[in-house]
Amino acid sequence: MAFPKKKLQGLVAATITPMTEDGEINFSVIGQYVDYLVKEQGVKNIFVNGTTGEGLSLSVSERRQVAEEWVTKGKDKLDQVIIHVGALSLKESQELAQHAAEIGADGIAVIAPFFLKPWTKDILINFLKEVAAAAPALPFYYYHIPALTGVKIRAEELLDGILDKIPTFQGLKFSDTDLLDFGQCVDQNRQQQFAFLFGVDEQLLSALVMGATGAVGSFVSRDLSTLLSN
Ligand SMILES: CC(=O)N[C@@H]([C@@H](O)[C@H](O)[C@H](O)CO)[C@@H](O)CC(=O)C(=O)O
Repeated sequence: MAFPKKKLQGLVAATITPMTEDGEINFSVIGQYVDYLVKEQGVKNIFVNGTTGEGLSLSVSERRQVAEEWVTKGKDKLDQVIIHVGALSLKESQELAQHAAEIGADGIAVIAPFFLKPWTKDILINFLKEVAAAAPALPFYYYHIPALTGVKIRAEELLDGILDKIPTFQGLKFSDTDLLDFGQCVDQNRQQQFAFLFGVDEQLLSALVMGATGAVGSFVSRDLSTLLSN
């Protein structure tokens, strides 16, 4: 996929990972899932292996297979497939990023490492930079979700000068209720054309007022999709 490409905007569905009753991934329904999103809900962008998809509870091998299946089944139907490749291990994260590029995904997203946590912006940026560098042709999104990672570095602080460190940076997936931080991210980066994707469904309307360019959510519907495409 060539970079830069079309900006990611509007409604992005955070997909669940379908499982069988015995705890295996149910690959057989992913094709139907794509059709359901596109035809029934009017959604053509997806976010795979994120929180809703329980990516961090899957093995690396499972994450690779899930990503591949969504890209394959979404071909010529979906506009963009973004793969969450965050992991505690930098090497695993890089492997997943590289894999996302190889299978033709449209972008990657990464959360902050959440066990031994980065305690400064520079440490976090250095981690993200190393992952982004493993897929230099893919748009990169930072997935800010402090309630789950415990990494409280404000997104606004992180974005300051980010393109100097991560040239493929394309936007922010902001899953936090701190609307002041979100508003400052939007306000202070107006020149950059970043995607500002809001991730707390309950506060989406407020975030749209503040300049969100789209949303990544577990709740999707045709009405929401229409609202966000206007
Ligand atoms: C923590 C979480 O799962 N957040 C959801 C929301 O859609 C969330 O389910 C919703 O706001 C309900 O609380 C999305 O932001 C999920 C998401 O983007 C993801 O799966 O990565």
